[in-house]
Amino acid sequence: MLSWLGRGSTAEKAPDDKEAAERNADSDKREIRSEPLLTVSNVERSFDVGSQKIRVLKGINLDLYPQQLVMLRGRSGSGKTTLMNLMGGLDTPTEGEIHFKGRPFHKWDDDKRTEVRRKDIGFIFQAYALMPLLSAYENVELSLRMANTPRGEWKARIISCLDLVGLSKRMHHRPFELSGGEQQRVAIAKAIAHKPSLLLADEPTAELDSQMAAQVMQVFKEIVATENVSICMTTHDPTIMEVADHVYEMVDGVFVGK
Ligand SMILES: Nc1ncnc2c1ncn2[C@@H]1O[C@H](COP(=O)(O)OP(=O)(O)OP(=O)(O)O)[C@@H](O)[C@H]1O
Repeated sequence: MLSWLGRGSTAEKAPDDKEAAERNADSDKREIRSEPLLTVSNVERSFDVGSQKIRVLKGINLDLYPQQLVMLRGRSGSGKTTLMNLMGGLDTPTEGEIHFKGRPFHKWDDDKRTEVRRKDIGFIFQAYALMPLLSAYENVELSLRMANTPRGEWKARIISCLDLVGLSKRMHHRPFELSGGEQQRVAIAKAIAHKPSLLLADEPTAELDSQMAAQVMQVFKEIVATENVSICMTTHDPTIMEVADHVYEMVDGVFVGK
């Protein structure tokens, strides 16, 4: 097990792990104190393929609280990405409701959801989605430009985000001059620069070796603690699930277990 792994996951908790139980109790207290940032209620998503209807999500319920880090695990094709797309307002459910900060995403048109997405949600993908000709600094700057952040705030925010991910010394490097782990950390800085409340990450460590994956997860932990962000990510890697406040196991479009 990696030494930096701090929090206990509810999915794989040893019964005698007192420390983990206390941490989960802390997490529960936080849940009771605060309103959820995002609620997913009885959500279904079907796709029409030719004359067939494919039911991908079959009744999903999930509450994500401020400063929580949750993970979705499940086999390829179980519906994790489909759910993340709904949580991030990239798609709307066939049935059920999604509220983000009380806003009814399931009823809103794409323009309204895009507006919220630009300001308040960050995305990280497996393949880092960086602009290859721009430096780390300029990549982060791009996200502030997109979010219409006042220009006077850019420099300090870019430096602080790159510092947070441990890359302030490499801010003028372009992606090809950085390792995979460093590129992913630039992608994280880019995704949080506009101060979103929600960060969605689809397999953010899939391309990384275990040491780089550990660094990325360490950064996630710091972001949750210092940036007031909630993170929902998908993963197949059991070693990093230790960091999660909660792990949702998805099988064929439903959550199984607790
Ligand atoms: N737009 C779409 N049209 C038709 N089928 C779709 C569409 N989007 C997803 N699906 C189907 O829904 C199922 C779930 O896909 P999804 O990408 O959500 O799974 P996943 O759990 O994220 O898998 P992976 O771990 O491989 O990324 C798959 O069978 C996929 O083919």
